[in-house]
Amino acid sequence: MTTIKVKNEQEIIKKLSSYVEKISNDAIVNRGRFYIGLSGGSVIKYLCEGLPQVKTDWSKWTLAFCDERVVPEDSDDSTFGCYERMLIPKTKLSRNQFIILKQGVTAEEAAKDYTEQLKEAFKSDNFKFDLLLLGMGPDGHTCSLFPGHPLLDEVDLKVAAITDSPKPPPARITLTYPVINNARNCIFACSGAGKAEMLKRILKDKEDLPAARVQPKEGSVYWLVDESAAQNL
Ligand SMILES: O=C1O[C@H](COP(=O)(O)O)[C@@H](O)[C@H](O)[C@H]1O
Repeated sequence: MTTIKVKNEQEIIKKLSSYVEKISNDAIVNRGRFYIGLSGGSVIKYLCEGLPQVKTDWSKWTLAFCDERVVPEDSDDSTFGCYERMLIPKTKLSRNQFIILKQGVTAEEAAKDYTEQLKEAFKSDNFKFDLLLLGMGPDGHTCSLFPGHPLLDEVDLKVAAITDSPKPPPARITLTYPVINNARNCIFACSGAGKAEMLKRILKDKEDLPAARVQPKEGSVYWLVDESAAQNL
């Protein structure tokens, strides 16, 4: 686990983009394709501002979601909807490179369908992402894995439904730890004082919270934090 401290949110955006550039280009050179998992929340802004500057072969990217909300794509709560409006027009990415939640079905059906879409994208049921870009909520959640929730112990499903998310909206799908901890790289990006207390509990006090369970078996975890978020470390 590596912690990288930078000055402010703008520096987070720059650093995050340089990691994405390096990891994407390595994946493309070594394996011909780059598989990335995107998160919602604050990470959306970092990526929509930073990724358009990345030098990469966009045609080799496959983009999935670490979690997604079960809402219509034109809802402000749809993570894909945000990237569709704010990232796609600024890059050479196209909609068909994103693995998108099936619309008009229950969370359970959407999670099953998402699993099938991932199988097709990876041409295998070993979902090995080159990079997962993760956020950490002020309660320590990551993806849609919340403190004390039974999904923290899910070992069979690779993509699970949740219908009682404590953070609205309640219905979501999420990658589970067997997939998260199979990734080659995971990067958390956290900025602002609102994340300071939880960062201390996770990185200094080593409390067993959902974001702390991101420990890829053979991969790397980076915590990219700004000075305000790191004030208690
Ligand atoms: O609801 C969600 O929250 C987390 C954390 O969001 P943040 O705004 O506190 O960074 C996010 O990573 C996840 O994708 C999202 O669905």
